[in-house]
Amino acid sequence: MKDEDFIRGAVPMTKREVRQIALERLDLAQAQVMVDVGAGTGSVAVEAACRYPALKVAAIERNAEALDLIRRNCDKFRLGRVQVVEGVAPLPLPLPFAGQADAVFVGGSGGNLQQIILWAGDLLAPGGRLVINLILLENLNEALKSLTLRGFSRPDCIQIQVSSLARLGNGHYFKPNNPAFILSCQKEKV
Ligand SMILES: C[S@@+](CC[C@H](N)C(=O)[O-])C[C@H]1O[C@@H](n2cnc3c(N)ncnc32)[C@H](O)[C@@H]1O
Repeated sequence: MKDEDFIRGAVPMTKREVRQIALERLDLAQAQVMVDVGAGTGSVAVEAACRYPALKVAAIERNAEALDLIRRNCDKFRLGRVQVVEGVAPLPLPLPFAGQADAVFVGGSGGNLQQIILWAGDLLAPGGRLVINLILLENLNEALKSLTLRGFSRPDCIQIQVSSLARLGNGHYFKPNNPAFILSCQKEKV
């Protein structure tokens, strides 16, 4: 989906190319349950639910404007399967999200990254995927340490920086987006 497909406000959104890679890493083709933490505009939750009609999604968000955007984007795409959860993660989730999630995406953590990673380990079923989108080096470092602590196997990380053609005066240039880290790993199968 294009970024312009989503209703947007002042809330930062995971951009199209990063979203595509994150969704590929979440490996949702056979998934039934996904949790989007720090869902922002809801772009990741909404695109996942649009691609996979059987997928149940919980979209957790703490910010009032973002919650409104998520709800409006869900209405736009007629997605009753996305459950919008208001609050600060980590927080208790009902079944089937607790302990049975196939995939957890973290797009925002607000200083709770370590706690969110430990909690994601409880949400995920064995073999479930955890994908974390990060901007700060310090957060990448903290995430790697927490993944080891929680026993996630073989974390993989890429750094992506996308620039897109844009007008500048009478010409064109490549307007850069922020570089992002996409960290992904799997909970051990038992
Ligand atoms: C970069 S934005 C997420 C972008 C989102 N993936 C999208 O495509 O729109 C980060 C979001 O995480 C939310 N957030 C940060 N920490 C949070 C927490 N601990 N619990 C819930 N939401 C959180 C922020 O309010 C913000 O809307």
